[in-house]
Amino acid sequence: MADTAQAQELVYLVTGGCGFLGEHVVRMLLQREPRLHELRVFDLHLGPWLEELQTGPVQVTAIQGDVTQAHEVAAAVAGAHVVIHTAGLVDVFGRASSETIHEVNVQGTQNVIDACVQTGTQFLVYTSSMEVVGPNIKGHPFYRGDEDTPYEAVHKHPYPRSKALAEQLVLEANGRKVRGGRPLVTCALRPTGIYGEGHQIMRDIFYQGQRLGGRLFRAIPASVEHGRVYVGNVAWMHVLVARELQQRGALMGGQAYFCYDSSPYKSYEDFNMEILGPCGLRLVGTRPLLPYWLLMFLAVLNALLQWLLRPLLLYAPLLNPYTLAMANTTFTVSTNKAQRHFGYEPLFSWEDSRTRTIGWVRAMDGSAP
Ligand SMILES: NC(=O)C1=CN([C@@H]2O[C@H](COP(=O)(O)OP(=O)(O)OC[C@H]3O[C@@H](n4cnc5c(N)ncnc54)[C@H](O)[C@@H]3O)[C@@H](O)[C@H]2O)C=CC1
Ligand SMILES: C[C@@H](CO)CCC[C@@H](C)[C@H]1CC[C@H]2[C@@H]3[C@H](O)CC4=CC(=O)CC[C@]4(C)[C@H]3CC[C@]12C
Repeated sequence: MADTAQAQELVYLVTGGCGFLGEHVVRMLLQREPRLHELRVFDLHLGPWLEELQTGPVQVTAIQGDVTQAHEVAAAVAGAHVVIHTAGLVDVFGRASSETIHEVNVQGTQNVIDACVQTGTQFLVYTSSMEVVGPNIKGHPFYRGDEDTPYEAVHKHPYPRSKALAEQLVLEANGRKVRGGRPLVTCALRPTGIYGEGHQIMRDIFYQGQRLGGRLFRAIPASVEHGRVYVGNVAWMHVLVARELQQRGALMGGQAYFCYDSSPYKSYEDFNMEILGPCGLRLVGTRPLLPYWLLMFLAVLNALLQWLLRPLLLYAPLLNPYTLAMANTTFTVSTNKAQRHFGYEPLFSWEDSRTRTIGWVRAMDGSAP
């Protein structure tokens, strides 16, 4: 818990604070932000685990609310010094309509910005995504790139399009005068694929492997590198950015930073096996078992089935044309911008990150739905 010797005066708001990343940000703030007086956790669905946080020195205020409702956002933001906006609709599987994704990710973010301006909150950290850059639908590799690497970003899918628009809104809002006359200071963090305790897709793939008798079948060439970053390090980066933005606004305001750590560069499937291998799963094949054209055919079939079945049920498998293209395109980051601008070093080594995630997966063993 926070070091109570320092003055506890700050009020933070975390939107989406009960999500996969949001929960880690909330817990990290309580451990590593000694100046915290009140932590507001805003989410559409509040988690029962919030109850156990009420006993510490920091006042934890749970707020059930919707970022698409401007008045609910303004009420939550009023009086906060810092807003960390992680709430979002993460959907690349066709579960939600493109209108809903836009409403939550873009209009929701605009509501957060407006609330900061109206109520006088000066610091805003936005959880963006690597997807605001790529991979693009043309399959161009982004190999160990940084924030300045030129890349043709083409956003056809509603999720990356919404994240790119929202990031632009946040960065362009930097410098706007908030109530009281001070300038708004904003920045955006762009995680690559996050993994760690609570990661829903890792959970789904683990259960899928168990159902298949402890096997997964290789679908992606091992040579395609996919950027991954541990959730604890992404949370730590949010805490550090929020703190340093208050001191180094001139340098950091209006900037975007990739989230990175020492997780190895591997294909999506080979990376998952670093975790799932020690949990009893095996990846069959050194090359994809099916040719790409056949996988794409299956992916298109899935998309068609989704459309046909929509009036009856929600069919949203992992494989669709977009996820196949994502998994098949190299996208890895190599940068030290966060280290240069605000002294970021990963809090968790790759070994720690892996061990923690393996421990979480092993604890799920035997509880498959
Ligand atoms: N999971 C990943 O690999 C990556 C995620 N991100 C971003 O990180 C953020 C968090 O993502 P995750 O934790 O993975 O997703 P998540 O789905 O676990 O968490 C999102 C949270 O936002 C809340 N939320 C959704 N709609 C809301 C609304 N209308 N009003 C209030 N709260 C709402 C959800 O209830 C949930 O608790 C998102 O902005 C996402 O775009 C970025 C890069 C990678
Ligand atoms: C074809 C399958 C055979 O095993 C593998 C399908 C894997 C996909 C479900 C994932 C591959 C890449 C992932 C995305 C990527 O990590 C970047 C992301 C960033 C975000 O902001 C949100 C999550 C995601 C879109 C992530 C989603 C899952 C994949 C598409």
